[in-house]
Amino acid sequence: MSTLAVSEAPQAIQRDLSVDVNLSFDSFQLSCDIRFDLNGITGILGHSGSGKTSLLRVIAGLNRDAAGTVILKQRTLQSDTQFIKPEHRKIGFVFQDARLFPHLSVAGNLEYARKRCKPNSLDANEIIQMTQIGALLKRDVVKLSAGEKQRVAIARALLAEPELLLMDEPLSNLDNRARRDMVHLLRLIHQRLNLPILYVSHNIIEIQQLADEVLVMENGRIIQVGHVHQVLNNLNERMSTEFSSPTSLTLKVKQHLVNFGLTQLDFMAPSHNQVKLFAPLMNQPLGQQLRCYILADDLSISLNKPEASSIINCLPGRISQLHRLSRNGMLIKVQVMEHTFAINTSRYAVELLRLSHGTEVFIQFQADAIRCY
Ligand SMILES: Nc1ncnc2c1ncn2[C@@H]1O[C@H](COP(=O)(O)OP(=O)(O)OP(=O)(O)O)[C@@H](O)[C@H]1O
Repeated sequence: MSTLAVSEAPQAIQRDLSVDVNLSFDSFQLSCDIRFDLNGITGILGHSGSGKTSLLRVIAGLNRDAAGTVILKQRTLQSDTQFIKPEHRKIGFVFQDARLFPHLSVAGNLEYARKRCKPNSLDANEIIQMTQIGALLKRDVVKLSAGEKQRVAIARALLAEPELLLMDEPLSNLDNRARRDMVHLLRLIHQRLNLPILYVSHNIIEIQQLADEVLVMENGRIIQVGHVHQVLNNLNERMSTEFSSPTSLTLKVKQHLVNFGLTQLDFMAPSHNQVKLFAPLMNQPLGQQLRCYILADDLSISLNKPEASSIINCLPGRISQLHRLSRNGMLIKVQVMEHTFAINTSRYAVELLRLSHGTEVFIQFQADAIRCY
């Protein structure tokens, strides 16, 4: 007999963040209704003008005109009858430009955040050390580099001890190296502080490297939500064109072939141990899981198994989708077990090899096509 009495019917599941809002501008309507758990870093991807910033601003309480409900960890921040001001929402916001107080030093900017959060439970020195701004404390913020300003902005946001951190294109003013460093920093922040982050970016690789879950926005609506691999590997045609979608994978370090300068990686599922993938030698411990990506231009397709090829990685699969990207360019999706690989090729090659939905193929790529930060 079931132990669940009728009166014990399951309650509506409470999620960490519920957003059911509408916001209208002259020629734009934001309309989002979403509930999800804030377990990690949630990426928000979408074309320019799709409403990403507007969504963050509504969650932060920066758009008083927005109608609807926002609930964070069972605290109602906004409803038909109440509106909690941004400064009382326990939500941090890091913008594309650092927006530091120009008349205050770095230490003064941090102190400002500290004063607004009493009592403090975070150790300020730990935040300063983690964001590597100890040497900057006395500096004038207007004379800092873009990367330094962003690290101070992040430290300032953390010192206010938010329950949720919103980041809107925080790395877009940085060069590639500073961007990579910041991706490592954001991972560290997330691991050490267990702080949920909503992260907006145009840069699909940043999202791929950081986010666990991804929301995709189009025309003011959320059109896709899911695990990063699932969402990025299944972006719709329009998104694939704009973001030249990479294949997104989690791979595990199997062994280092030091003499050959290679590291062997495995797909995560144990049943796939027979598939060997090789990447350039990396300084990672055995068993480490890596968030990897492969650019669609770095893969090629063959109908027969290339027996004598210098291209080291070869996987059998089946074509699941073909999209015309441009006059002469095609994007092909190949299913390899449960993984979807995206390959850019030419319309000429598709016709020459008579590729179509269901064709069995081999995909090939060099070791250095497997990338991670
Ligand atoms: N205060 C405003 N008044 C009028 N229209 C606005 C306002 N703020 C945003 N919009 C419009 O709302 C739409 C969505 O803007 P939003 O900044 O949210 O998009 P986005 O996806 O963040 O874009 P981007 O990636 O370019 O930053 C745009 O068409 C924008 O012009």
